[in-house]
Amino acid sequence: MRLDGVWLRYGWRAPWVLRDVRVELGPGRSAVVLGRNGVGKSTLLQLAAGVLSPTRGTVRERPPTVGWVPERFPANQPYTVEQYLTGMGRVRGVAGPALRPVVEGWLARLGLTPYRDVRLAALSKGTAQKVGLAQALLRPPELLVLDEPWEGLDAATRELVPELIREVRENHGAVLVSDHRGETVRLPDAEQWTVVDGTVSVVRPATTGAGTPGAGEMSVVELAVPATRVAQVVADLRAAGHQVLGVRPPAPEGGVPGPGRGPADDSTVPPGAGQGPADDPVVGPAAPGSLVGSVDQGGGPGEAS
Ligand SMILES: Nc1ncnc2c1ncn2[C@@H]1O[C@H](COP(=O)(O)OP(=O)(O)OP(=O)(O)O)[C@@H](O)[C@H]1O
Repeated sequence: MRLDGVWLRYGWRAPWVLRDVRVELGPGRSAVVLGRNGVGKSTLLQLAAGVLSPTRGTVRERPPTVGWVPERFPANQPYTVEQYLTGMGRVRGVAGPALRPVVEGWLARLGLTPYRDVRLAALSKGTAQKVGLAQALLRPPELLVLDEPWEGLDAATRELVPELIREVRENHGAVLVSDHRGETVRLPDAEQWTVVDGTVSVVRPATTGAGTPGAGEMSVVELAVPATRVAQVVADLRAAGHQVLGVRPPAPEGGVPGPGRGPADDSTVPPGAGQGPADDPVVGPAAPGSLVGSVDQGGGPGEAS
């Protein structure tokens, strides 16, 4: 799938959201779309999925089977979960006797079996998101596009998302995913597509990411930031290509991290230190927090994150 000189704006006199975007994603590959709120991540994903058409330029080689999971599942439909998935399975060409086991399989895997007879409109946001995931996977997608797939999901299903992505890739599908929660730290081998001012820059995993083969030595840097700015600082660091490993709650006395976490005036700690939160990053606590990020060892003082 390739976006070839794609421009998009939402109206004749509206500002351009995306300008001359040129990106491609081949079979078996994955990319994470990063950037500030409102910069155009969802727009890019919708173009890739075929939900939106470019104002100028072309989307080429989009495969026939696309799984699209929007940020908010449109639950205002008069079907039960089972009726909806069965209908979507038919739409996607899962025919005859194969359809029932496929639907049953996804109901079970995503913990939806108890909700099979519940109408979509009565589901919680998280359960509706799971139905959104299931419908996209009824037929193995050649391109899976996930807009903030972790939003509203329970912990068990959040853990499942990287596994589902890996399965699609192993099946030679491509995966495009946006994320502002920091969950994509679980996808270390994905490309990073960063949207800034309407353009998209691509960083391949061979040149970024802690622990990525060939990435060069990484350092871990700790920062203390005001609670109200945590989410924005995390987004800014990611947009700049840094990897945020986690966010910790404040030290008991408040303010900067306490002893054992590195003195505040010497924020560089050995590689690997402070990586505990990487397994379960929590972004945006309600109180002051400290960030743990990583930078390439070669970065100058101004690049520390
Ligand atoms: N249907 C629409 N009609 C008009 N403007 C839109 C529409 N959808 C998005 N926009 C505008 O396009 C810009 C990009 O929006 P988009 O949703 O793609 O950003 P985003 O990076 O996904 O944001 P977020 O992180 O908040 O989800 C924003 O200024 C938004 O207001």
